[in-house]
Amino acid sequence: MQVWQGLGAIPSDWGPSIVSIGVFDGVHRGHRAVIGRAVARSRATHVPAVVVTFDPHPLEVLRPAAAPKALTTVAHRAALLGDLGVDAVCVLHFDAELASWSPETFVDKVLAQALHAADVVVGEDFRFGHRAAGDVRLLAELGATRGFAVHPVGLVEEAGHRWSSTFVRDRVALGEVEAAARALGRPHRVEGVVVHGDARGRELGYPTANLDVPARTVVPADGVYAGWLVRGTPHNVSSAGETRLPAAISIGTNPTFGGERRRVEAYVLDRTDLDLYDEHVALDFVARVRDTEKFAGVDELVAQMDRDVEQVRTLLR
Ligand SMILES: Cc1cc2nc3c(=O)[nH]c(=O)nc-3n(C[C@H](O)[C@H](O)[C@H](O)COP(=O)(O)O)c2cc1C
Ligand SMILES: Nc1ncnc2c1ncn2[C@@H]1O[C@H](COP(=O)(O)OP(=O)(O)O)[C@@H](O)[C@H]1O
Repeated sequence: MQVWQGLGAIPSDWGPSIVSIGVFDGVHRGHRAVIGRAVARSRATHVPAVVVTFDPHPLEVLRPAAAPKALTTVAHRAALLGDLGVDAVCVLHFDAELASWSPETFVDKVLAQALHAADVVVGEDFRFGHRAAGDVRLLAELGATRGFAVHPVGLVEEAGHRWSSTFVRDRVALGEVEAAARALGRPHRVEGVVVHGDARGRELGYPTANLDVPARTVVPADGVYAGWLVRGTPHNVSSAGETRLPAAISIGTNPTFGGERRRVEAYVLDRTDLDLYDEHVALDFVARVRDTEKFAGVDELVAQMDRDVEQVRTLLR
């Protein structure tokens, strides 16, 4: 798969494309339905599937106060799209200029001139162009004179919940990582570089990798979780090359020690030999184990951590 930063990065001899457009933050099951349609069409017609996405999230430019935190980094999004069979991802830098393009300008510059769109696959609620003036109907009208067909995809629901990035963000923020995983079709992931903590973990018998998590990341509620520490990210072509290690994850201020900063840390089960400092790693959240507690002392905390680790082992089996 190819990743293009901006329209200028598209090869000059690029031919026709099946195009899908959206932020696709999370690449959740609703997004997968849209991308799946584009990839199926691509396989049937032998025309490559291209996803056009935006970075930063358009709301960060249009209404910063209302901008959501991100479920996925751009590199992770691209890798997930690659896993779905997309041939190329074009990342458009969303800024005031792009936001000012009328629906016609957007269609001409991006779909017609840059990508030679043959088919455009979007969610039925897709909006585009200045002040979100364009909808699926206008897109189809513009396509009729520019040689592309529009395929709207119905929104996916289950048990009354529409799969949406907002739904997933809310579940993660409440610590409901199992519900988030069902909507995503995989565990929610938090990424960061491993930094030094308080050098206490080894003494407790549980060294933990402390992640420096970028602001604007959707971090699960304080608590203890079962999950995976993933090495070999970022990658932005596919998830191939990742290795997963079983982990007991703690999020919280470590109240037993009167900590103030919120930590995101993970103990890799049965390992003491790892050196993860300065490495970019990911944590995949599989299940919630319990709330964070303030223990009377170190012995009580360690006794509970022993039980946590056994529970994590069972949950990941
Ligand atoms: C599985 C697990 C459960 C934890 N549970 C708690 C807890 O309930 N309360 C708490 O204060 N700290 C908890 N911690 C965090 C420890 O206090 C922390 O890992 C320890 O202080 C080491 O910190 P350091 O990595 O900064 O050296 C937990 C850590 C792990 C790995
Ligand atoms: N099983 C393990 N899980 C996580 N980190 C480990 C493990 N074994 C060794 N390490 C290393 O030890 C470091 C954590 O040691 P620790 O004593 O908790 O100190 P600090 O939290 O101050 O970094 C991790 O960043 C990692 O490099």
